[in-house]
Amino acid sequence: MFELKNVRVNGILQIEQLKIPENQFTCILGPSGSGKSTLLRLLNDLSSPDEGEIFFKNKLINEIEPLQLRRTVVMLSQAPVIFDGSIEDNLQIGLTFSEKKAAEVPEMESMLKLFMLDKKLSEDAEHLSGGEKQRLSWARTMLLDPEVFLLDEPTSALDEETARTVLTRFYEYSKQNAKTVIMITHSRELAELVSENTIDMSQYSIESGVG
Ligand SMILES: Nc1ncnc2c1ncn2[C@@H]1O[C@H](COP(=O)(O)OP(=O)(O)OP(=O)(O)O)[C@@H](O)[C@H]1O
Repeated sequence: MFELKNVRVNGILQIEQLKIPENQFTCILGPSGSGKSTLLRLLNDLSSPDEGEIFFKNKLINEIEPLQLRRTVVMLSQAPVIFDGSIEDNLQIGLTFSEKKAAEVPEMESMLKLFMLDKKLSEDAEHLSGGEKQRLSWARTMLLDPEVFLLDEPTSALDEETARTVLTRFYEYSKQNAKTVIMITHSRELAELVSENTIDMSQYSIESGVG
């Protein structure tokens, strides 16, 4: 689904060739600072390489209309993004931005259940804990129903048990709906739980200052 050829991000990444398959759950592992988030940002054109080519479905990524690309390839950033308003407002806002039909109440409620959020839709999102905000942001991306999920450490603020449960449920959803998922994680254990394809960043990382 994605192919990178001779990609270089100065001082950070050097990737001769990398293919990321469609409809699979790919995990990106590697030490802090090895360029995991940088790679993820290349995949929805949030940043561009200094050299090389990136293809999405055999098309050069920088020739795809950015809005179109980012509706198909959705990024969940490391820090949760929470807007002023209720939990419901926070779930609907992604759909509003994407000019999609609003979600029905039962759909939103089942999303809260899937993400183990024992909250009412009317509650103020600002009062949620860090881990709850992380799950709410994740639920918002799920309502967008993209083809590809780019997840940057989506379980970093969750305890081990919650992380395992939520990730297993998300994995099942991704299989049932033929989604492509590319997830950064520091946890080998979580990667083993869901990964069908693993990218080890240490082979692509340039030592700081060398590039
Ligand atoms: N816009 C930027 N300009 C310059 N350097 C950057 C930029 N973004 C990231 N870097 C540097 O590139 C390196 C890789 O950063 P990146 O965030 O991709 O690593 P990471 O593997 O995701 O790290 P972590 O696991 O700590 O989140 C780091 O040394 C970082 O300081």
